[in-house]
Amino acid sequence: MEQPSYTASASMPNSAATAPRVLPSLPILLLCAVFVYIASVCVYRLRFHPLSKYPGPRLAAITDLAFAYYFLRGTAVDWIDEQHRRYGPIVRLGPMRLGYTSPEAVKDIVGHQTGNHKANRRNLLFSQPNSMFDGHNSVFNEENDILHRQQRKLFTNAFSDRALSAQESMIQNYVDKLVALMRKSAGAPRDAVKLWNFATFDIMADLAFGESLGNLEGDEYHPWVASMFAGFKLGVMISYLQHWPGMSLLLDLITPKSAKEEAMVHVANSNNSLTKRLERTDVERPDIWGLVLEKQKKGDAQMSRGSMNANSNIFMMAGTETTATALCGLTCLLLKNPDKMKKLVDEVRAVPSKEELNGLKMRHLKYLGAVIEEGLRVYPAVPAANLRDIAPGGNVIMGDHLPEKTVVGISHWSAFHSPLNFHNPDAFVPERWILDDEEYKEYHDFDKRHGFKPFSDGPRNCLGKNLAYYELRALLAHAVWHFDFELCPESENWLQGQKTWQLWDKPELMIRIKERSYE
Ligand code: HEM
Repeated sequence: MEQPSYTASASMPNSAATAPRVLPSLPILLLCAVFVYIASVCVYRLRFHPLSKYPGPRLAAITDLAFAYYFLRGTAVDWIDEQHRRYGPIVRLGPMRLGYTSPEAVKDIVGHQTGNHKANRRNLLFSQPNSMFDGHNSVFNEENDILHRQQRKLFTNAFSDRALSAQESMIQNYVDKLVALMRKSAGAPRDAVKLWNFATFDIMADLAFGESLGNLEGDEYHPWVASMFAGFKLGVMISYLQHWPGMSLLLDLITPKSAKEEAMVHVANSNNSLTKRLERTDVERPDIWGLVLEKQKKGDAQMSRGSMNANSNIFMMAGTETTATALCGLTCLLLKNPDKMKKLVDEVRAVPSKEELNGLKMRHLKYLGAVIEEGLRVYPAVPAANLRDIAPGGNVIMGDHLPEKTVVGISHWSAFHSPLNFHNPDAFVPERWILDDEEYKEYHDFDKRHGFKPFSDGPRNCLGKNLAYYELRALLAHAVWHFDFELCPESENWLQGQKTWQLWDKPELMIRIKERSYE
């Protein structure tokens, strides 16, 4: 039998002989090109990238989507902690991002410029866009080092210990209002998150604008505060997502109108309160804006009204919720550790009268100070990292030269809970901060206290650190001087499983307040 011929020329018509069908179509070619591109980016990031020598999850080395996924779910702090436990004190958390927990990294990452070590820039991944303030920056999101320094200089007096002493009676007024509200609430379960927030928001509004928000007196959130809480989580997510290519437009389309309005309520409220404050000439107390205006008059750098608005806005966020969060953590930790609570109560109640429990006295209460440090360690009010972009030209971090624009940071939660940094890191042991307590020598010898910076460090550290410590001491000491507290059963596990969107997303913390017993 004759065999069929398979040669094109012998058996196929001419058109088939050219066989155009075997050539891939354009979409397939494009797909292949995309695949080759992605594959080479992956290989480059995993093998040849300057950060490829650092350990970490492979997916994170390839794409920032890994972090984005956990961030949007509110579990980024846990995810980062897991990576540090698995890979050690330096972990690659993104193609251009490294996370650290070593105390030695603090100065290199957030410290001042020294010799040939440059100061790194604040990373603005989670900052509000300055378009909300017509392009003006606050001290928080001012990237330019010189302009940032000028703004900080204008605020130094306002946040100094001297200015705080002059505010003591104003702050005491709110401490008394808190005590009155606690007394009124005695017996019934109360949400401590609200109580502490009422106090810190009232104090900050008075410090910044010379007016109370009336949270403590009204026993409810002022609508301004309520709108801040309503918009915070979404605001942080939007701030982060807007850095992704093409996302700004999409976010603008999908963000509910009500959320945009909430954000603008906060902006409008702080602008209006500032206008009212600036129009007043009768303010005798040296409040924040009074001291800034005074400095401006002396010829120190000037601050635009737009930047004043942006700063007022940031004070009402950074200077309120953080301190209240620290107080919530302290409340829960003390109630779960009755032996530590007893030591605190004994120390504070040894002060014979509430009048004597003043700023100076509280500074010298050793156990109170130790409790606050330990609370900030076990439940840091800012649990995430304060990110920095490596300075132009690159910079050396822990002996290694990193390329510019590498994003670096120290996750407070991971650094403060690392067994490499603290002995028995998850336990609440205020005595670790009392160095003459011989019983805890093991802690004193082991703990790497120099790396503990809950307010960060360097030129962009927390501007309100003194104020925060003052408020923490005054509110906590007066509360325990007056009352006994009990944790309600539903809040037994309050510290567990909390989500974070840069700050903690705190559930209610239910406590019972009782007049103190005078045994
Ligand atoms: C327990 C309470 C507080 C904690 C734990 C805390 C912590 C922090 C941290 C970690 C930073 C970031 C620093 C960095 O990026 O390196 C910061 C910045 C800042 N905080 Fe606080 N803070 C607290 C209370 C306050 C208060 C009461 C104010 C008062 C207004 C305040 C105002 C600010 C400002 C303005 C910045 C930006 C400073 C700058 O960029 O120059 N904070 N804070």
